[in-house]
Amino acid sequence: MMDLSDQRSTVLSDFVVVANRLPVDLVKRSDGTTTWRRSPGGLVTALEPVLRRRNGCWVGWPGVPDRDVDPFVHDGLRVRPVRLDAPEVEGFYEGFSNSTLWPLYHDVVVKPTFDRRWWAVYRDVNRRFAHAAASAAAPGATVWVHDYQLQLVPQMLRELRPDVTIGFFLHIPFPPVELFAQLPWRRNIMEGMLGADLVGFHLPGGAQNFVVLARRMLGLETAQAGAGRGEVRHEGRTVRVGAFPISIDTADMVERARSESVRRRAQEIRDDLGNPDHILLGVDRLDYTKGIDLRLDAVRELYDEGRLDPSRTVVVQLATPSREQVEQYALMRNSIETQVGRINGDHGQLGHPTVHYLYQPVDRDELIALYVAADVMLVTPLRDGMNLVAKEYVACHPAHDGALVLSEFTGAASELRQAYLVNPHDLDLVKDTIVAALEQSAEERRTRMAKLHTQVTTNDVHRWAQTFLDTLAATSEQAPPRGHEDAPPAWRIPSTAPFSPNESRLDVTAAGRLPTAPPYEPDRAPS
Ligand SMILES: Nc1nc2c(ncn2[C@@H]2O[C@H](COP(=O)(O)OP(=O)(O)O)[C@@H](O)[C@H]2O)c(=O)[nH]1
Ligand SMILES: O=P(O)(O)OC[C@H]1O[C@H](O[C@H]2O[C@H](CO)[C@@H](O)[C@H](O)[C@H]2O)[C@H](O)[C@@H](O)[C@@H]1O
Repeated sequence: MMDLSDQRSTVLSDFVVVANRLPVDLVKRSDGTTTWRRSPGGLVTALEPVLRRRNGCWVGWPGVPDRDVDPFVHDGLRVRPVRLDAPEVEGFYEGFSNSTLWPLYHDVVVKPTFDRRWWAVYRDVNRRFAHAAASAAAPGATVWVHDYQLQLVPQMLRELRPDVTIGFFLHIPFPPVELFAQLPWRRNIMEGMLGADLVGFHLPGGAQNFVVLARRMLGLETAQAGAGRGEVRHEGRTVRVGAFPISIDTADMVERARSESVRRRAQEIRDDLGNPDHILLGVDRLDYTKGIDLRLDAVRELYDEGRLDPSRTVVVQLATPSREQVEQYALMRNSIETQVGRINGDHGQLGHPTVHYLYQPVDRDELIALYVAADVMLVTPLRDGMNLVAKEYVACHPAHDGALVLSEFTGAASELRQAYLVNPHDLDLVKDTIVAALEQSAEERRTRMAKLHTQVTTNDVHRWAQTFLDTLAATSEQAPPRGHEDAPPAWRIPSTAPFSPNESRLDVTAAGRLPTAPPYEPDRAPS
């Protein structure tokens, strides 16, 4: 157990969030001075309003190597930076996190690299985060650890601070057994996560994969309670497991989307684009999981075939720079920019490109104005833990106009069932669905959008955090999982040995075509 007596000079917090990313990145201006800029990605979007409400402290990396930054308050948020040296950024962030775990957990859409040196750095950096969290937490505090970069932190933190309650939430998909089993350090990762009192996933499928692995691979006693809830007995403790689909600060989004300034800007955007009949919009970090290339293929063919008229329908693709030092990201950027160039070469006119492409972040209100201006939102990832962009677009259309084309392989698809759902690998289906989203009656689109809007309004990020933290609080009282207080002991499943990766293959059904077949749910928990 860590001695807290030397921590008296620093403020200790009852609620600590630990994530690789701080809400802000340290960036260098052209004159050599530095400033703080909002960090990319949905984790920050989601956690920022949560922490703001709870007056906690955020432990994370400031986004640049080799910088010692003292704890500070940024825009009302208490922040504790963790230093990473350049070789650590390479081995921990670009390497193990984003070239091993990220592709492995996203269905191996590119081949993961298994490098023993990266693993050693990952472990060391996780230990540093655990120490930073241990130093920030008040006696008996709640510490909420986030995401795949920090899967060893719960166990390490428990060793340092057995007095704190530890939650862990994974923001990306948790893979099925046969994929996870490829990882040479699979036991260490599982044991790391099992250091938490509650392990959360977006979807029941991820929660169930985790429980199955704990039983089959580690031989632990587990219990499954349906709807993605379960328990694992580990080192004399009960670790709860559950599905908690993340969301957005919907009320804030709706308010901004309704503001006079954003609506004016949305109209200006339309004017700047030449007042087309239709604006199709994509907003993504430039990541190979996001399916930007697939959607560009679809729109190119639609223009080529004359099913879309380039003088009446334009595409805006906002691609936020991401993980630029990782080779696959650089390759993807090149290929996307080649695709954009080709479409514009074939179908654009002087002063009127068909695809308006930005490789730069824009400020929040500009992004919201783009959402408001867009007639159809294209969200076509090959795999995505949740995808907050889809929910943000829906929130920005409180009058129920607009249409959302959404990949079945996003977490969001399991909630946004009235979107125009597509299998992004099925190019003809994507094309037909884009056309359907443009051509279906306004009434049909409005009905869909109204239901989607109710979904994101009811299930916002505050509800997500409250549900997770309430469940976490209940675990420290050693209560049985919520809703299963009376469950008979029969749902406890004893461990089975030996481990075989093939035993729990997901039952994969063919994707259905819109609009007749019910949409496939890749993340439905295996039975
Ligand atoms: N302000 C701003 N936010 C952006 C930009 N591009 C993406 N985002 C935000 O980044 C988040 C992306 O989250 P998500 O769709 O879950 O995907 P992720 O990037 O994999 O986390 C959303 O909240 C977007 O609004 C941008 O250019 N500017
Ligand atoms: O920190 P980066 O390497 O720049 O990447 C940005 C974030 O990307 C991932 O976001 C995920 O979290 C979202 C919110 O739960 C979810 O909607 C999305 O599907 C995920 O991809 C990553 O998980 C974060 O750790 C990164 O900060």
